[in-house]
Amino acid sequence: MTIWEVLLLVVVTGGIMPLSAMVDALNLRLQFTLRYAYTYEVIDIYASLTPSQRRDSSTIDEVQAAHDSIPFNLSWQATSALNIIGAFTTAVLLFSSLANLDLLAAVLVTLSLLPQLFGYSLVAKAENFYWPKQAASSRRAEYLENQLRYARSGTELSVLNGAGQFANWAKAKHEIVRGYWIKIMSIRFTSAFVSGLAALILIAGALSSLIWRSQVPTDMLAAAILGVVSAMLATKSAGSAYGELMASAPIVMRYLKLRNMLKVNAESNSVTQALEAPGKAETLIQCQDVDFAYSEQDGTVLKDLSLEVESGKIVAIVGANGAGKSTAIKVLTGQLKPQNGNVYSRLGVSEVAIMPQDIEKFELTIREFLSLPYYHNQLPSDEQLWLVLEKVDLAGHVRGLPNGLDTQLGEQWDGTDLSGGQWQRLALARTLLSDAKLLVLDEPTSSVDAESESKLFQMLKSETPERSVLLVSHRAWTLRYADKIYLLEDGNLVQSGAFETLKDQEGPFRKLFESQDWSHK
Ligand SMILES: Nc1ncnc2c1ncn2[C@@H]1O[C@H](COP(=O)(O)OP(=O)(O)OP(=O)(O)O)[C@@H](O)[C@H]1O
Repeated sequence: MTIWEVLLLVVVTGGIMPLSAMVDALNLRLQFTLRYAYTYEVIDIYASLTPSQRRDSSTIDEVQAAHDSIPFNLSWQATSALNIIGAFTTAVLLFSSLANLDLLAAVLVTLSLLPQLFGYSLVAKAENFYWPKQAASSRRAEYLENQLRYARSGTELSVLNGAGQFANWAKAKHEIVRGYWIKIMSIRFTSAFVSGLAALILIAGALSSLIWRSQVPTDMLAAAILGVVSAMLATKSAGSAYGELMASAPIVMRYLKLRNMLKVNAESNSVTQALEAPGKAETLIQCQDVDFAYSEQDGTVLKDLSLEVESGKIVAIVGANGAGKSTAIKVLTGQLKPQNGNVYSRLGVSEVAIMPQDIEKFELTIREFLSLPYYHNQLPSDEQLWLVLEKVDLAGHVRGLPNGLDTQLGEQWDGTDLSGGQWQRLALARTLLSDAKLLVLDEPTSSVDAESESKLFQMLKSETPERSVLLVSHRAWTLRYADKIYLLEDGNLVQSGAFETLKDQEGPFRKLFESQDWSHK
């Protein structure tokens, strides 16, 4: 041997270990790259869901299944494919060198690959069967855990003495998910045992053939056994890589299908349909003969309902708890599709600004909270922000905060908190900030004190006639500002008209508000 040959041998033998460690590191890097790419895509999927898709638990379960499979299946795809290529190359090389010594042994060693491939196919099938099943429990566990994790809900749970119970429920849901994993692992174990046994018999056959049939000399036999052992290792990694690929391929297909399905649904399921209203030119939105039920078993919530919002007017929907006011607003603004009847709108999505009944207290800075709908557009200026804060009578308070508009909300972020009424006013300011023609306000002042409420209603009145307002209110005296009032009772429209008329009429309107002070402020 020359010095160069020895050197080459040293590099090849000594280099294999660091080389394989380097390949592992690159594999891991590839997995992480894919993992984050998929994670960002799932975040975008969550962001693009329409309100009706969010209400459909099977759609949300599918997204959760995709989310859960990212660290396991989705990001393994590329490395599994690479492993298969590597393992097959090794297997082919070993087959050709073993075939020189004993063809039968080479064939048997190669055949020993098959039981593993078959076993992993079964495992893949099982994984694909159980993955979507665990998604509903995993989503529930995540919800329960998040309630414990977030400061606001976590504090409420501690005060209620309910945190321990939430922890138990979360663990119970995780146990269900773990149960699915155990099933998958048992199938993996059984498959590995059976296919391993079959492979062992074939390898034993290959060794016997080498020893007794081909009578390979002892020095060659040692090399041949080494070859067989290497072949086994190669076929093993080919089998598992193939299994991973088999397991992840249908999940990836499912994931792609979900992505396309959501895209199609989002297009066909547009929240507001800009249809031409058939009625008067001044009608902005209108529903005619609408029946609505949340589901077949829930029963009809809105019955043969017809109402309209005219341009430049304040329209109020009133009624007892559960009468269907919020539902009517959601149907009118295209958030819910009625089973019967028609909804018409002259307004595009950006021309309607909605403030829901239960506003979410997003813990952002005040500027971020107010600017939330405008990030894809031009962000509002400081001047615009202060103007809406003035309108809702919150400017004074915000000026007193340490960082003004950039004050962080939420104590868990070392920020500050607001009172219930202040949060509501901040959300109202966000709605006013838009240049929408129609403001839809579901009980916008339910947490606001009487004096502030009075100012807010005067402010809303001054927004008309440039803008129109559709609102739900429970306070009798605020209805003085309404140009038209619709009274719902158990989903039926039972009375409508101007405040003064309804107030002086014997009927459900008077009855609903008889205990309240009509003339406040
Ligand atoms: N997502 C839902 N699924 C099934 N039923 C619902 C759903 N949301 C509301 N409901 C039911 O529909 C009916 C009308 O509810 P809605 O929220 O429209 O009433 P509301 O008049 O706004 O009441 P409140 O004054 O208490 O806000 C109620 O009986 C309620 O239980």
